[in-house]
Amino acid sequence: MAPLPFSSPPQAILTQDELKKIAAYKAVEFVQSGMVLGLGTGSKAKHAVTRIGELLHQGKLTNIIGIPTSKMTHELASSVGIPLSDLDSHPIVDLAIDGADEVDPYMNLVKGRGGSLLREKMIEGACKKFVVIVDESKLVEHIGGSGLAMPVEIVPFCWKFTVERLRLLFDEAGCVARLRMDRESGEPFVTDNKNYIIDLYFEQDIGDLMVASDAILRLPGVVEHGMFLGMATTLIVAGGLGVRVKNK
Ligand SMILES: O=C[C@H](O)[C@H](O)[C@H](O)COP(=O)(O)O
Repeated sequence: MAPLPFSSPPQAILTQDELKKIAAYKAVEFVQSGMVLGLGTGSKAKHAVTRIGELLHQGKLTNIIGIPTSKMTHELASSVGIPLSDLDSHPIVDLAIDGADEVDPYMNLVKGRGGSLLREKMIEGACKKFVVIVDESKLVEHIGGSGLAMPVEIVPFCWKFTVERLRLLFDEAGCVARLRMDRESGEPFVTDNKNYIIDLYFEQDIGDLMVASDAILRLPGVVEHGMFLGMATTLIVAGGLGVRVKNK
């Protein structure tokens, strides 16, 4: 009998977390010594922050300054030895690395499902290069069309009034607006900035994103929303077939 042809070794099946780690490590390849870095928040950013800490420890990166986008990232970055600062002292950020909850084909993002969006938007808006890490499940055709939450950060003062104003704004898109609750305490979820989060859910497309963004930001009581439009410069997508990098 003729010998069987060699087959390539079976590909190891990677867990979601391993995929996230691979993508995060890829993002960290953009980091150079001497940079001021925006440090994102969430499961993917966590791997990137930890990796930067490792490279500093090994002397492969030096003279890095990190600007954390949340209290959680501040704690993690301190624990892995990244020297930290803020936008007041370092208003220009060389590079930021962060995850996202949705990404459309134009690299517009939804962020904030983990509760961090205001500090992320301030810091990532101040950076020269913004590298976003996602897995394939986060890729969407239309922002806001996934049926999942579009977070909006609002002041707690008369929050019910603001919720209704937000809902009415997108009435034609079948919007449902809900105050986010903290699962553990059963109380409203409070952001690092002591605000509340309203999650918007749409039945239909919300149309022009810039128009939607301006309309949300014009409402008194709104602090910021989770649409990050035109901000990402590089997208790293982790999937079953490996890691893809897309530049703007
Ligand atoms: O509020 C959370 C942040 O915007 C996160 O960056 C975003 O939710 C993505 O998080 P993850 O990397 O855990 O999917």
